Amino acid sequence: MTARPRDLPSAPGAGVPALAVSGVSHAFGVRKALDDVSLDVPAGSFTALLGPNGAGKTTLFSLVTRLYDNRSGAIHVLGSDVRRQPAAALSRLGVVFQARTLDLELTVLDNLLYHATLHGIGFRAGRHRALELLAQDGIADRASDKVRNLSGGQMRRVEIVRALMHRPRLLLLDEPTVGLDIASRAALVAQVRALVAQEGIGVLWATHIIEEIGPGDRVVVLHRGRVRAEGSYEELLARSGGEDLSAAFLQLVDDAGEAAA
Ligand SMILES: Nc1ncnc2c1ncn2[C@@H]1O[C@H](COP(=O)(O)OP(=O)(O)OP(=O)(O)O)[C@@H](O)[C@H]1O
Repeated sequence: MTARPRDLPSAPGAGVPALAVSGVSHAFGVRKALDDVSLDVPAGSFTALLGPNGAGKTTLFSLVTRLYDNRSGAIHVLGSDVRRQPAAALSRLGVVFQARTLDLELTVLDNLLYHATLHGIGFRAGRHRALELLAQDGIADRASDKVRNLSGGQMRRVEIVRALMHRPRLLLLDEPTVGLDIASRAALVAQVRALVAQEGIGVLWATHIIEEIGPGDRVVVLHRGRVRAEGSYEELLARSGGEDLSAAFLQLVDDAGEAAA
């Protein structure tokens, strides 16, 4: 059973979703990558964005992070419109991209401090925050090591720590476990679930690996640029009448079945 966030003091804007996407479409030339996509990531939820290759997951992340401009629909981060209030929206957002983006020649700590500086966090406060997060994650002993000398799983954990340096309330992770072995994958999922439970942060976890999703999670199924289903893990199972999420997922992305229907 997935842990739920413990009671947190209600903050201004409590009840506002960490992420709200409404009616968003995006095309690359004639190819439609996203078609009228709407979804929510409630604060304090682990929401899996489940979709096969080419579903549109990375395109959606690129729109939320403003790499691409959303010309249709609206995207709000903690109530701030990413188009009209980009500074407010992006300052509350942490991102772990699919491609690795740490500087391999810098130490773990220097990578974190560099990111802190970009967010206007002073050296002392940045160092304190970095060491605190590394300790929470059990990798404080690697702070002075060059990133080049870490394993793939440790690099990913450092990237998550980096994404948390400025205390975001929404964390986006784009297929973060790609290339990791089973144990590292499980450790990474556990690290992020702990954040949801302890800090009430909203998480959008893009993946095509069904085993990463568990009871208590929210699931959004994306396929060929469209949301095929959204709800709790349990609701998706009940809807499909299946015993496991794999069967439910295969039904939802079955184009042949859809065409026949
Ligand atoms: N820059 C681009 N130019 C043209 N087409 C693109 C571009 N980026 C993505 N696409 C297309 O948009 C669709 C969605 O791609 P996207 O990368 O968002 O999917 P994804 O769900 O992240 O896939 P994956 O799991 O393989 O990373 C695909 O058909 C892809 O080929």
